[in-house]
Amino acid sequence: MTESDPRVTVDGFIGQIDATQVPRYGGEPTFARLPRLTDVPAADVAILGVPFDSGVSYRPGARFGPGHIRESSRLLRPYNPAADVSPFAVQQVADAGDLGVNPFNIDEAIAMIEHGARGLLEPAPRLLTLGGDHTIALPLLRAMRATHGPVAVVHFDAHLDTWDTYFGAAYTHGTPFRRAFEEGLLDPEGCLHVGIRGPLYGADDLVRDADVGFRVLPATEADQLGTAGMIEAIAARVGDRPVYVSVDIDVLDPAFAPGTGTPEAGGLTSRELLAVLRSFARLNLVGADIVEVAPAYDHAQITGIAAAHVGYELLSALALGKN
Ligand SMILES: N=C(N)NCCCC(=O)O
Ligand SMILES: [Zn+2]
Ligand SMILES: [Zn+2]
Repeated sequence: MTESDPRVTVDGFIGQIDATQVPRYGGEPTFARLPRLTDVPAADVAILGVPFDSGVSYRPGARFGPGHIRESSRLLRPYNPAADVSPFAVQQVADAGDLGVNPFNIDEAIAMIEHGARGLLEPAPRLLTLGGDHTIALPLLRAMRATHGPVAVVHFDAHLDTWDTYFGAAYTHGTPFRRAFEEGLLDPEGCLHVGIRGPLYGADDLVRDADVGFRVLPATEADQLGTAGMIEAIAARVGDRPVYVSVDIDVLDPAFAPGTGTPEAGGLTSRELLAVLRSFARLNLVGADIVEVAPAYDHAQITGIAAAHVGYELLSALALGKN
């Protein structure tokens, strides 16, 4: 399999290697077998891997997330019937590969991620980042702030991730959104968490979380609200603000995403999450990440496939939003 393999190319947008002509289980594992960023003249959206997991509080392994999500994305096809869009045929999407960041020095890693993301936003104005643990959302939000000003964050997670410190450490996967608030990266009128559940350290956690501007749509309300209710609540909160979407894969129930570092029972189904993301075509999306995929605890690519489809829906929403 070579660079000259036939690709699905529409209106000059260079898409996936054509799976009807080249077996999809071989060849380079870029996301969805899309071209590399270096192989296209320009891109609208870059997919960036950040293999970093030095900020975790429990099971390690999300540093292998980018490779696992890419490997699990080989089966994605060009047309998304649920959204009625071909996400690679109306915008140029390309894989920018992985950032090599310091696993031994979190401060340095964060600086490298911000630098890498900012550098990419010039050739590719929209970024879909594959983590990595949730620490990486902070430098990604710094990069967003530099381009768009403070952004509304729609944060899908079992966890608040607005805690202050762990073991005295300020930069961890449980603290990115508190740091982001303190740094003025967020539009606090437009932020919300979706899928929060499980035990907290104390009732105060929720008070302190509200203080940094987040509304909470807990997993325990998902059944009552239904998918349509969740979609409406999110749209009402973010309005027409620039929106950054951060998807911690542990927002899904461990039945749908076992391969993650801090699993909590009682989460969303993949079908619910994908439906909610599909509705984001009508939001002003400026970037997104998918974090906390830890393949060592995955089975049969269950979590990797869920993450790949999350990426596909986000790319579809970006494609539709472009018009
Ligand atoms: N961001 C994720 N996945 N988890 C945060 C968990 C924080 C804790 O150990 O309490
Ligand atoms: Zn989480
Ligand atoms: Zn998280």
